[in-house]
Amino acid sequence: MSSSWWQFFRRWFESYSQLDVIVMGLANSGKTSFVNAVIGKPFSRNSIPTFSAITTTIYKHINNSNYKLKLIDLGGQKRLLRAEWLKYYRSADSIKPSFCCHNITPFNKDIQALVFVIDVSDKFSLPAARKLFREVLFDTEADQTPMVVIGNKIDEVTENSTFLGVKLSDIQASQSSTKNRNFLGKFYSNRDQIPDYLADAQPESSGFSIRSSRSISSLRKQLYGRINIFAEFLGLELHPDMSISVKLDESTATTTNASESLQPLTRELDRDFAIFLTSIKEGDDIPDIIDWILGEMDSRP
Ligand SMILES: Nc1nc2c(ncn2[C@@H]2O[C@H](COP(=O)(O)OP(=O)(O)OP(=O)(O)O)[C@@H](O)[C@H]2O)c(=O)[nH]1
Ligand SMILES: [Mg+2]
Repeated sequence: MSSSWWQFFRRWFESYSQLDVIVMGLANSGKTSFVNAVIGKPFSRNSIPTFSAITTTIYKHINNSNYKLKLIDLGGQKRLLRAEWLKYYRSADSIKPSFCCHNITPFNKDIQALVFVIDVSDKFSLPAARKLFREVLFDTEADQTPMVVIGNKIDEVTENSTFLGVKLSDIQASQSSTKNRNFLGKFYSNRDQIPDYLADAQPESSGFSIRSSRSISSLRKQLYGRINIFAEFLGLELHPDMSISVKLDESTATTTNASESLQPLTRELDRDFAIFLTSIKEGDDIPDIIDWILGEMDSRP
């Protein structure tokens, strides 16, 4: 290759900002489906469990900027995820865990974002998902690593079922929805101005179906209702000023007065954080999730 061609390619590659993102969560939560959706592969019901870390690189050109996004799908199988994920997160160099693997791709030690996927339709795995989520949250807190939590598979949550233990009929009241997926909130982030975002949201185009007589503020309430339930389940508190606090270990709850209910201790979450309740299968929110992650890169020095 002539040197001018080489220089051209070098410049082209160097114009890309690289962003390494770990995608994690329990087995069967939808991590590989998420990565596939990002690269435009069709959704598959019969996806094969991932037994090693798989890196997928995509190039995005958004707002006159070039991005090289590396998604590292850490298989959710127990032996990999629980024992090894921190090594991936912290490792300086390529790590080849003891149990395998020739197909692990070395990656940059600087993980710039975490995507944590939870299957909200599977009540049996939810306690373990919550536990792992909180371990990851605390383990990465000091680095202030931006984090996106995806509450996945809302298409499986039907109107007659409960959502994280709450009867949907109690939270959606008179909302009219034509499709199951329409009744769950989309997105909360302590970085973006969500109240404005929701106020501006066009219910029909953003996947929500409401009676035209219903006001945006009641839509907003419903959205927050569902996001709040999910946040509460995760041990988080969402505040109107967009800050988020994390409830510390419930066992440390204290009471000052016998008549007061138990108040868990809380601490403000000092990192960019977003929650999506969505269906990766439907795929509608995938561009928003990627935008949020890339927006994170833009806002960093
Ligand atoms: N209904 C529904 N099913 C989904 C959705 N996302 C993923 N699935 C299904 O959930 C199953 C597991 O999806 P995967 O993406 O393989 O899960 P994973 O987290 O990569 O699992 P491991 O590789 O074992 O850690 C597959 O059958 C998917 O088709 C969704 O939004 N809705
Ligand atoms: Mg997988």
